[in-house]
Amino acid sequence: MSMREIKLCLLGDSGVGKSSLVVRFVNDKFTANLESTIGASFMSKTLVVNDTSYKFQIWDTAGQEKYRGLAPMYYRGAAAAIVVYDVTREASFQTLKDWIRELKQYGSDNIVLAIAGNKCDLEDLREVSTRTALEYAEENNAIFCETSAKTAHNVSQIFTLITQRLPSESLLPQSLTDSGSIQLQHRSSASPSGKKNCCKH
Ligand SMILES: Nc1nc2c(ncn2[C@@H]2O[C@H](COP(=O)(O)OP(=O)(O)OP(=O)(O)O)[C@@H](O)[C@H]2O)c(=O)[nH]1
Repeated sequence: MSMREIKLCLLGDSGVGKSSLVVRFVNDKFTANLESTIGASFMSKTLVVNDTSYKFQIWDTAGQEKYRGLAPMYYRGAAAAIVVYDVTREASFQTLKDWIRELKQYGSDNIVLAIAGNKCDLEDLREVSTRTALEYAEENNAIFCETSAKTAHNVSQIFTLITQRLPSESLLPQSLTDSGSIQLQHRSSASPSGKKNCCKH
């Protein structure tokens, strides 16, 4: 079995459930009332997909505005980013758009972008429609899943979809792929069929 190490970071507004998604993925647990993250936190988890072992090095960033300037340290050199919004909070979807714009401008050239519309268990409180978010994800060539850290809906699926989109360069040792500097090139906006990049909602 081959082994790949994947640096991944999570970004998004405070309270959207980034830490809860990581804890669900890594420990398969949910805690109502997690403390807000300070700075960032790190966890690692290995996922086996099609006879390849993917070791995710997960950087969970703090969503509060005061930590915003730290984010480049975590997304720089990342092979993938999951940008999270809360389906019950429209403002968090606007913040997500800011993060996607920033990642496209300053993230690695071939970074895999994934969008998670979290808290989809709270259907009665929904403010962001699936259709709006799916269209936005397709325009931006991003994977899209509605997730629930509470029920585990689509949580491991989003990581599996990411493994399927990784370019072959991510298989090289980090020292060869991470230039250590912020890259400014624009990414191709060519968008393959969005369907296979989406979780079932
Ligand atoms: N109902 C529901 N609540 C959730 C879900 N995910 C997270 N929460 C709750 O939302 C709150 C915020 O979750 P966190 O995981 O701390 O959010 P965060 O994005 O890491 O926040 P920061 O660390 O401040 O950036 C907590 O009270 C969680 O229990 C979910 O899928 N469903």
